[in-house]
Amino acid sequence: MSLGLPDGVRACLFDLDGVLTDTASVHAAAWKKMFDDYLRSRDGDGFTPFDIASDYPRYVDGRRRPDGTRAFLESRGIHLPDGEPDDPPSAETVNGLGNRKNDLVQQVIATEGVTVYPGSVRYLEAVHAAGLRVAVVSSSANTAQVLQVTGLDKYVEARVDAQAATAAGLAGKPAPDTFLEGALRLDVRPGEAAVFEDAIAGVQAGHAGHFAIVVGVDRVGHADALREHGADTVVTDLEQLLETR
Ligand SMILES: O=P(O)(O)OC[C@H]1O[C@@H](O)[C@H](O)[C@@H](O)[C@@H]1O
Repeated sequence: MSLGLPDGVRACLFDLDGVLTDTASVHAAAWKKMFDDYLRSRDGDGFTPFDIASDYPRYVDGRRRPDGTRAFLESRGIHLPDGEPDDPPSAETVNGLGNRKNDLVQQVIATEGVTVYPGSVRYLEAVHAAGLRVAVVSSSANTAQVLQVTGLDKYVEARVDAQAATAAGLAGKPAPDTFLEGALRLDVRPGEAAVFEDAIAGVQAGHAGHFAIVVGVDRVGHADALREHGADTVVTDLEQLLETR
């Protein structure tokens, strides 16, 4: 079966949230609730809410949690100290606010579970059958848990998540470093690897890393923006790649 990828591709580097699992919307909703509660506490009921359509892709989607928290707050002229990664959710720091948001994400995962895109599973099966290697490259610190609760971990040979990136001192997306690390861990050159991403910061990272192809995955109607920021092709579901040739 054709995978819709250039000849010579030996490995696939998948983003997780929004590419393999329907969790980008969970993150977006949690960001909105956390930021809106925080902005209301600062500015009262006249606060300007976090806009999922514009603020989410521009400041937080695809980025590590503290990077996204900081970038959005700065867009509103709010400068908070970073604090420490284990700051309690009550702390008025970048990490404290990020941890408030993570509590909301964890609550949804625990109560509602995680939905996997069926087309992505079919694509993973085809990739596996074709003998290509697979890494997941995600900015989320919840990557291991999401892969495990969904059973997707059986397809994944290498995982570069927020913890791995921090431990290795790698710059987060939109820098290409985490995708390059994924290729390295699978023992392939960037020109032999395909990147799959739904976030603007993610396609920028793929483009900057000079991979064989950057596949943009458009779940929210932003195909043009994905192309403008580095996607070589855009699909609305990975299964479409199986039908391209
Ligand atoms: O808060 P987490 O689970 O570490 O995730 C950080 C980010 O991970 C990315 O994968 C998502 O696109 C973002 O929406 C999310 O905020």
